[in-house]
Amino acid sequence: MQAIISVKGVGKTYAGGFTALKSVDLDIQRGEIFALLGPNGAGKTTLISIICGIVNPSIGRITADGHDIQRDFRAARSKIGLVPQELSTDSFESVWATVNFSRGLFGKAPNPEYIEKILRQLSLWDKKDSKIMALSGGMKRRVMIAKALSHEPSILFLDEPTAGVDVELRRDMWEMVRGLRKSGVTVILTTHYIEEAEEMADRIGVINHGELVLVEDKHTLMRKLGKKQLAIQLQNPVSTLPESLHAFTLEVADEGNQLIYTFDTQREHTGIAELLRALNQQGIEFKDLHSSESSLEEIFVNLVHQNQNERQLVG
Ligand SMILES: Nc1ncnc2c1ncn2[C@@H]1O[C@H](COP(=O)(O)OP(=O)(O)OP(=O)(O)O)[C@@H](O)[C@H]1O
Repeated sequence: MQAIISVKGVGKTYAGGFTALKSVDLDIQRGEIFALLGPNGAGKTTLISIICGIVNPSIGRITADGHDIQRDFRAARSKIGLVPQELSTDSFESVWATVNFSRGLFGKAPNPEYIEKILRQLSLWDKKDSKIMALSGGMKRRVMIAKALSHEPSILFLDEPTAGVDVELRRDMWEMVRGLRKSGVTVILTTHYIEEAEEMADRIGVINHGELVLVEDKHTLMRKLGKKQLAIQLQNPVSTLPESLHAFTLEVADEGNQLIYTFDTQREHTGIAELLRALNQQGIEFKDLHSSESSLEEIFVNLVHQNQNERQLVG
């Protein structure tokens, strides 16, 4: 299947000489939700801004829905809706006027039925005549999304869509983004909330120091890089581990009342049976077992640290 967005060898060095992106290659598939994760200053907004034609790349080539974003800017841009990080909607205009105006900017003929549909989808219909400055922050954010969708784009970029939004609204947003995907829109979002990526994304890209360090299907990523842990609650505390247990990746926790066994989720053989047998042989009794899987957050932090360490070794 042809990618809806194709990024090839894209780099950006800003006027002051700072390189924010180094040769990024990325394909976004039609109809997916793609989450771009990375620490502050990693280059997420730079990459999005380049794809949306707001920032010029220093090198590389991008197509959006088949159009080169530099040579064929208008056609490419008309396929894209962008919800920027900062809200810039403190206007005296009504919701209805603002969203229709945005559509007009793309040279599209008025289509009140379509605008009504998106306002309803975003639970903004009963606010259509309200002045934007009188709306709550969450509603303003929805207006930004309505504006971005006003010209019927096939690709929607959401830069930090739920920053500073309360939990309930965040869940509403997620629901709404899923609805958009169902209607055929491809969604690319950046986020600092790993939970958001874990909840929403089909695929995840991790960007760090201007490099795309990983792109992976979310479930594959969690399976590949995730670790499982087994917490063993002991009957009686231990101070040190006997020699025969040194072969296991065990940690003593909770002042000797707990052993934590970490194992690889990819390995078919977990080693749990051997460990329990070895504990038995040593006369170490346990009263409870509890297993847990590492979250995307742990995987992400590990990845970013690993990348940092590698950089230090090279540098
Ligand atoms: N116009 C500019 N001129 C010079 N440097 C810039 C410019 N815009 C961004 N940068 C730098 O490029 C780097 C990447 O910034 P960018 O905004 O893309 O990061 P980000 O991953 O979106 O960060 P955040 O999560 O904080 O939004 C940062 O170090 C930033 O200071």
